[in-house]
Amino acid sequence: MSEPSLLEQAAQSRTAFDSVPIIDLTNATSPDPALRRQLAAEIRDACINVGFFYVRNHDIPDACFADVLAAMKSFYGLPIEKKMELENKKQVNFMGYSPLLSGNNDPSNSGDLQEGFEFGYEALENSTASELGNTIIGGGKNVWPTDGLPQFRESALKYYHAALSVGRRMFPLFALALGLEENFFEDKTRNSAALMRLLYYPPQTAAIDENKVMGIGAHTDWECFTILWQEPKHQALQVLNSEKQWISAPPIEGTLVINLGDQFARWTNDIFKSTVHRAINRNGVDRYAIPLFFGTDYDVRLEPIPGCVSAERPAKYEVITAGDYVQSRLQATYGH
Ligand SMILES: O=C(O)CCC(=O)C(=O)O
Ligand SMILES: [Fe+2]
Repeated sequence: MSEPSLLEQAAQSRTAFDSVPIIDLTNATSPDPALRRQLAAEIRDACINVGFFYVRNHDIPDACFADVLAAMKSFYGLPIEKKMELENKKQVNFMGYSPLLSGNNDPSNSGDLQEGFEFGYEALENSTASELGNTIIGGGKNVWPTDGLPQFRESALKYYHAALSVGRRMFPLFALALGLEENFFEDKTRNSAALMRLLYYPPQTAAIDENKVMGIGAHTDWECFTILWQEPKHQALQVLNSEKQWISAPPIEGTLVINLGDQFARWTNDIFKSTVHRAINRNGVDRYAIPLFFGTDYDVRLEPIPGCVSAERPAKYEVITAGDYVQSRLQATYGH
């Protein structure tokens, strides 16, 4: 029997999931195309039904996570005046530090209870920050803390490059999952439109109205997909299923979370799900998390992929470029 088409599979999707699937990436670069296709079929299932999955055997060593976590703890422990020297609003490209409550992902909330530090592609070996691979607003460079935190830039960039390599392994698998040539995204992702945010969530106490302030309010991500590292042990991330139930996505040892964003929803006419999620840190202790957002190059038009549109499923989105889309979301969320 031949495989069901994307549209057939989408028509039978099971979006009332009660957990997030775990996928083993061992065969991502297998020389055997049948094994790569098998893995892509698992990914396709997760993308159609959930929009979120964990990956294990991603090949990032534990020490890499430990180093970036230590760097985050020392940065967020600095006095607020020190951190504000790197405030993102002072940079042309909005890289750098964002203080508590400066962003608001859910317009019905009053702000996100998180601090962030954002940066984009930069070669590790450069002693001074190079031009970023792909920024929407004004180009420019990363900013880094200097005095007192000599390891920060190196630890952050080492993890960035490790996660970037996981992301580059994912694009051919997503292409296969969509029934496309494995290299479909190659000429659309030349400029590493990948932004990383180092996130710190203070413990949230009962006094804060749960419906008005979240660590990060309910939202979808804007790019193709996100690779998320969560600090072990602290449950905070929740994913919304089609029954409007919040499903916990706790950190699972040895895994990263991958979730799809709006660019993939647009490419696929919502066959791949850009699923709503939020995080709230009620653990009584600090929590750290690191998303890396992977988009296409900003001049790429988000046109529905063949096989995702039919008479019963007409195109839902107007075609715009990835850059225009991300820009409009940035403006709405952070006022940039
Ligand atoms: O902190 C988390 O677990 C989620 C972060 C997130 O969803 C985001 O930054 O887009
Ligand atoms: Fe997110």
